[in-house]
Amino acid sequence: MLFNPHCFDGSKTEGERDGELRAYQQRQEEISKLPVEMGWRNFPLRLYHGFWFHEPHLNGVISIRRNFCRPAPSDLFLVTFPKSGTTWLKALAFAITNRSSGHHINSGHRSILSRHPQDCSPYLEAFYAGPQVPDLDAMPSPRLLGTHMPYSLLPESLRDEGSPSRIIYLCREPKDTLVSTVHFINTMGSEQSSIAGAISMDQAVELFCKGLSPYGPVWEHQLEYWRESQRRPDKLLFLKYEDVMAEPEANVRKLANFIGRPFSPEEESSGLVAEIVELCCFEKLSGLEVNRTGVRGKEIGVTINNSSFFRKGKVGDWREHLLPEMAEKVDVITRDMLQGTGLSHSPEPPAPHADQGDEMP
Ligand SMILES: Nc1ncnc2c1ncn2[C@@H]1O[C@H](COP(=O)(O)OS(=O)(=O)O)[C@@H](OP(=O)(O)O)[C@H]1O
Repeated sequence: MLFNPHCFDGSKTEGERDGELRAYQQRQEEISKLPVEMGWRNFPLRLYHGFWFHEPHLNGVISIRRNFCRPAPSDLFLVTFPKSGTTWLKALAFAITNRSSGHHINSGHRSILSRHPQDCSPYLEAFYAGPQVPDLDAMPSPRLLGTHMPYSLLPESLRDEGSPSRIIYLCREPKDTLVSTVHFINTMGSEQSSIAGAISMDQAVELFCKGLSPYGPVWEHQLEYWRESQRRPDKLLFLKYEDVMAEPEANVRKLANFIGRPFSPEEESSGLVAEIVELCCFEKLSGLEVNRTGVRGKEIGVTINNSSFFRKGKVGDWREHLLPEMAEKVDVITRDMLQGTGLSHSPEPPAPHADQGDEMP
């Protein structure tokens, strides 16, 4: 793993490693007995405590629940439903936490220019997907830990009232998430002969609406974090992709305050907030060599181009891909599921941000 090879530095005894291997095999067996559905492109999805998972991710989820026990006060969990802006959130959180106390963009920030945002914070499920349990104590503080796990499946030590760690959840409008997932999954390579060619938008809408997508159903996922953010706003910050896009500076300040690293008057007057927004914006990140080349995904048995994490980065792109009846189908469920919860997704994309110009459909 790029960001911290020491997490797997082999300091365990042979006995400990054997024990981890046995536990891994038991998890595999457990997973093989769970309800299964052929999901997107025939990647099998397993039902675990009300949510659907790809098998390697699920092994990671179960391992995290059993093996992650020591959240630290400085830990920041960066949580999303897949294809909701994880890459962006990782870049922003990294840039905010790695600034030194000077007023300008410094080398801490600049390292985002030479590493993929996905390497700024481990994707925990992939990190825990194999037999070897990583040693997260080897990571420098503050640890930025990325996950797509539903709130109810997070380790108890993290959900506990007394947990010292903080969680940031980035939520995205379901139709944009759906469209983003279709494109992403269709670019994935797999050596499994059973994996089918591209999934059509039609099939994807059917599956998504039944909750049958990785980590789905999306509505329950969002609601679990929404409710917890209402209950414990000091511990869980709930952001929306569309709001960050519309008001990036205000949301970067919100993030910095929540993280406990508010911008000083000097940093404010030097324009640092705008610099961080600029550094992490879609146009900047998607153009970097490190994000345009290379692949990842080996630990979960697939090939994913680093560039696949950057497609359009727009609000309302679903309009280009969903027929009105497909959009309506998702909207009806969204309205039903969110009714009376206080959480909503605006039916129309918010007014474009000045520098998005007329690109919004
Ligand atoms: N910097 C920045 N700003 C705004 N939007 C961005 C940014 N980086 C990535 N993206 C868009 O986020 C979508 C990918 O989602 P994730 O990063 O959550 O993917 S993953 O779940 O981690 O695989 C995917 O959305 P779509 O373009 O709609 O497919 C990316 O383009």
